[in-house]
Amino acid sequence: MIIGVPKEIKTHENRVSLLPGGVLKLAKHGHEVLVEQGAGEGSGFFDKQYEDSGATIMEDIDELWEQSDMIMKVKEPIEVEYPRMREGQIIFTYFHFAASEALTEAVAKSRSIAIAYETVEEEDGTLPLLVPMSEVAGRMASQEGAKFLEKPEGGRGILLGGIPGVKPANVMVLGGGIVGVNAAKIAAGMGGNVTIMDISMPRLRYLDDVMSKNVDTMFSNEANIRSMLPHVDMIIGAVLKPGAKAPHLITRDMLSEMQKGTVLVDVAIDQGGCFETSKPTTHDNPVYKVDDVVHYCVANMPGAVPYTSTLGLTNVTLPYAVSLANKGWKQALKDEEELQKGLNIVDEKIVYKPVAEAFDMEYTAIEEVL
Ligand SMILES: NC(=O)C1=CN([C@@H]2O[C@H](COP(=O)(O)OP(=O)(O)OC[C@H]3O[C@@H](n4cnc5c(N)ncnc54)[C@H](O)[C@@H]3O)[C@@H](O)[C@H]2O)C=CC1
Ligand SMILES: CC(=O)C(=O)O
Ligand SMILES: [Mg+2]
Repeated sequence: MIIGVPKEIKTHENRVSLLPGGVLKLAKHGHEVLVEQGAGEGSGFFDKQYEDSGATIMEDIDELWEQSDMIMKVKEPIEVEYPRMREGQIIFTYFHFAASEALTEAVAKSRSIAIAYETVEEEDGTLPLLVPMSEVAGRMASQEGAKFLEKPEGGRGILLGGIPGVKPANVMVLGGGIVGVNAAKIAAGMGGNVTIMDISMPRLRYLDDVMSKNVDTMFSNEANIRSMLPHVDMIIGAVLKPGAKAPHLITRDMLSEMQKGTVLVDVAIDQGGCFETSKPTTHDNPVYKVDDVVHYCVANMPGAVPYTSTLGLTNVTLPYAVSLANKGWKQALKDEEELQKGLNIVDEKIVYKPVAEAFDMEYTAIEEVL
């Protein structure tokens, strides 16, 4: 199989989908890898290393897409990439379809085979290709939030950890999954007073056991969320219903109950966001204010720490890429149930229910296409 690795073109997206070591592995299995010139540079991996591992460096990106049986990316295709997708081509990347009807339509129209990192799912519900990036984004969420709490950045001007004699900031984390727990760890480590909210009691029990003393748990419902708003300094949005549009847990009217300069970090923005007033931002211009409340809504947070993120991501994606390349997509999906959950769109058919539901589109059961 010919595997293509384009350079990411989203704003400040410096990750790359495959390392030189991954090229070596795929080449050993008899596959050919095309890497766009400079694709790994942002993460610290250079053309020469890819070439030495057996890749062909391509200058012409259209040619790379044209020749590749499988495209491996990091972020969802963006508009200039839409016309490059083609019938029968496997595209293995993050898609987050439920956040974009335009992308969903474009991928369907291309008749390509879209296997989404974020919905590959193990039997116990773990999302193995999302976990490492959620770990990065969760840890970053508290770090970024702390920065935007500074007055010159638009925040309230409270130091997250406080000082002796002055109380620390109150941090509310909505969703106690991978993002939530990592955000809470960093915020608590910096001395913040953290409350994690979730709707899963087993998860809250687990968090109560393992988190430090300055982390409380609270059941997530509207009344409990509202009760926190007048005292909270930072809210981190970290909920997920896999593949689906995020629920709006903070509505517009709730902003008026918050203190001026409160910081909202909506990590769930890639699934549409869990605050009603969220809209995607980029690392170039990450924040905006609504009613004096700071919103940070960067949809590719891990892109800002590409060294860590690329290594973390490729650790987990490579084995699946090898399977897809060795067996072809149909056989690989038949053999590996977790990979089967990654299939969202194939040959114009939406086979992942929450995506079809997000846009009222026709849903086709996966058995019909395998
Ligand atoms: N912006 C970015 O750069 C990145 C965003 N993400 C996104 O962050 C989000 C969270 O991801 P993970 O932590 O990996 O998911 P996860 O599945 O590990 O955790 C989600 C948690 O939300 C909880 N939840 C669901 N509904 C809730 C509600 N109404 N109230 C409170 N909790 C609720 C679930 O019980 C679960 O514990 C996803 O949308 C993911 O795509 C992940 C990485 C990077
Ligand atoms: C998960 C995701 O959206 C990211 O890593 O950018
Ligand atoms: Mg994202």
